[in-house]
Amino acid sequence: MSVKYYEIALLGKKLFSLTYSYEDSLNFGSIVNVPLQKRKVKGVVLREVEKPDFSVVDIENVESLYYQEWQLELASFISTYYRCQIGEALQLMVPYSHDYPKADKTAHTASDIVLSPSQETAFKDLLSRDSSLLFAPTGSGKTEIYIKLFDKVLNEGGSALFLMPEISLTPQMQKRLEAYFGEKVAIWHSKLTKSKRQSVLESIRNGTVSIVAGPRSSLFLPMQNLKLIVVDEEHDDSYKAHNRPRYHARDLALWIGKQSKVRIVLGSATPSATSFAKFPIVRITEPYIKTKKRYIFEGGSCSLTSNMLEEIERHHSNGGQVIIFLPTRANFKYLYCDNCSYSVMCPFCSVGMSLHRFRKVVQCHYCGYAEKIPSSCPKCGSIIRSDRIGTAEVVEQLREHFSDMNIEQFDKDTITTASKLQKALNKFAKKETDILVGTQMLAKGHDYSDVTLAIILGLDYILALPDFRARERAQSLFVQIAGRAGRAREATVIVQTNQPYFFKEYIGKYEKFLQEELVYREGLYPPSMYLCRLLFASKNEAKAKAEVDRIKSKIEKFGLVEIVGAGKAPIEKIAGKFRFNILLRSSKRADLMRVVKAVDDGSFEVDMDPVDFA
Ligand SMILES: Nc1ncnc2c1ncn2[C@@H]1O[C@H](COP(=O)(O)OP(=O)(O)OP(=O)(O)O)[C@@H](O)[C@H]1O
Ligand SMILES: [Zn+2]
Repeated sequence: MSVKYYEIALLGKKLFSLTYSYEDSLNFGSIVNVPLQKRKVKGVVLREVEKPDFSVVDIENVESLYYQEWQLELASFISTYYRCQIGEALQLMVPYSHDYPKADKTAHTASDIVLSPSQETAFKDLLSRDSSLLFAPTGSGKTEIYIKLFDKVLNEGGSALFLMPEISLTPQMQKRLEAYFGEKVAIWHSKLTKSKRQSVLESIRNGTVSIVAGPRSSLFLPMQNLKLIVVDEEHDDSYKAHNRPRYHARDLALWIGKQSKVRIVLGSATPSATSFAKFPIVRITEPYIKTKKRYIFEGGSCSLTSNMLEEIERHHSNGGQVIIFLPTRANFKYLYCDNCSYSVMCPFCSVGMSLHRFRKVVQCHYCGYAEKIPSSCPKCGSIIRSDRIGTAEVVEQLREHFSDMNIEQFDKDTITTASKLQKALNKFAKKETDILVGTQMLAKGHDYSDVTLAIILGLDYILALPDFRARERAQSLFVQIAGRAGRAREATVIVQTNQPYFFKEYIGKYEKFLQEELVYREGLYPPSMYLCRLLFASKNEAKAKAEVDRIKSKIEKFGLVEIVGAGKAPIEKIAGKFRFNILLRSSKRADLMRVVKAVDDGSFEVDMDPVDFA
C-alpha cells in the first residue's frame, strides 16, 4: 500500500486546512486525529492531494464518526458565504456514526387530525412546491398542517426537521408532537443533558427517530433520508447565529433544499418582508376557531393606565387570563418623545438615531451622522426622554393593585433555564397564573385558550429602534402578541401607542403592510439590496479605529459596493473592548462577497445579511 496525502480541515479551528499523510485510503468526510504542533486535534478528510514538496506528518487514527457529503457541501458554503474556515463550519455539524447500523423502522400509524377545508387546500399546495411560505394567521392551525406533512414523510420512509425558536419548544408543543409521533419524534435543544443528548443522537443515527423538533442547531443533525424541513416562525431573529460563523438557519435550510431535494416549508403569521417577496405563498386568511377581537388604542408610552386595570379586573372575574407585553429594556438607547412619540431619525438612513449621553449627541450608526441631543422634541416641543419602566416594575404595580391574583414575570431575567420556562408555562396552562408580564418571549407561538386580554405596552419604542426593520418588528410583535389572546374565546387587545393609525391600518391586512414595506425599502434595504456588516473590536480604541480606516480605504479602492457608514458601533464597548463597524451595501450579493473576501485579513468579523445592528 502506498502512502496517500489528504487535505484535512481542522475541526473548530480558525486555521487553514493542512496536508497529512496516511498509509491507506480514506473516505472523504471521515473524522481523524492528527498532530498539530505538540497537540492532538480532530480533523476532517476533505480531499486527496498530490504528494506535496514539503514534509508532512501522518494521520494518527481514523474515528468511526464521519460527515456526509451534504454536510461537507453545506460547510463549504458556510465558509465562503459567512466567512470562516471550513473546520469551523464543520464544527457546527453533528457527524454520522458507523457504530449505529440502521435499525428497522416500525410502522407508523397515520394521525387522526381532520384538516379544515382551507387547511387541506394549503396542505396540498405546500406539497406541490419545492419551497413555499405558509402565510397563515395566529391560531390557524399551522402546527396541524405541519403534523400532516410529517405524517406523510414518515409514511414514505423519510425523515423531517421541525425548526422553531427555542422558546417555542414548550412542554405543550412537546406533548402535542409526542401524542402523534410517539418515539419517532425527538426534541433537540442546547440544554439537553449529556446522556439525553447521547441517546437522542443514537436514535437519530440508527433511524428510529424520524422527526426532530428544535432550534437552529438542529439543522446540522445526522438525519437519515431527510425529506422535509419546516421552519416555523420563519421571521424570528433567533434563526440567525450571533457568533462566527453568523449563519441564518432559514437561509441555510433553503440552500439545503435546493442542493439535496428536500422540501422546505416556511411558516409564519407575520412573515419577513424578504420571504414574502421571494417565495410562493400559500395563504390561509382565517384562524381555525373564529373569535371576536376588540382593539382598544391608548396613548402614552410604557405604563399601566386605570382603564387597563379595570379591564384586567373585568377579564379576571370572567375567568380569563391576561398577558402584558413590554419591550426589552436593553434595546432602548435612543431618544423618544413621550408626548408625540417622535424619535430622532437619521436624515440619510430613515432609522432612529441612538443616544450617546457622554458625548451629548444622537448618532446614526448606519452612516455615522451625529447631532446634538435636542433639549425638547423637535416636533411638539415637549420634554424628550429615554428611560422607561421594565417588567419588574409592572409586576410590582400589579401586585399592589391585585393582591388576590397570581402575577408572574416572564423575561430573560426570570426565565434563565429550560426548566424555569417549563414551570412558568405549565403554571400558566393550569391557570395558576392569572397575569403573565413578559417581553418578546411572550410572542412565540403559545397556545392557551383562556387568554382573553392582551395588553401591549411600549410599542412605540420598537418603532423607534435604530434598525431598518423597526416597523416590521413592531407590526409583527403587535400581531403575534394579540394572537396569543382570543384563541378560543372573545378577547380584548389594548395597545399603547401614540401612532394608532399605523397599527389600525393593517389589522387583518398584514400583506398590505408587507407590500408597502417593500416599496419603502426599495433600493435601500433587503430584499432589494444586500447588507454586510464588518465588526471590529479591540481593547485599544485607537487601534480599532485605525483598522477601520485601513479596511475602509481598501474597500473604497474597489468601488464595487457602497459604504453606508463606518465608525463606532451603537454599543461602543462590550467587555472592555471598543467596537466599531462598517456597513456595506450592494444590489448584488456576489459583489459584496467579492469585496469582503478581498479585504478580509482576519482583523474583523463578518456579518452577512445582518439582523442585529447593536
Ligand atoms: N384541524 C384541526 N383540528 C383540530 N384542532 C385544530 C385544527 N386546526 C387547528 N386546531 C386547533 O386550533 C388551535 C390553534 O392551532 P395552532 O396552534 O396550530 O395555530 P398556529 O397557526 O400554529 O398559530 P400561531 O401562529 O399562533 O403559532 C390549536 O389549539 C389547535 O389544536
Ligand atoms: Zn444615517
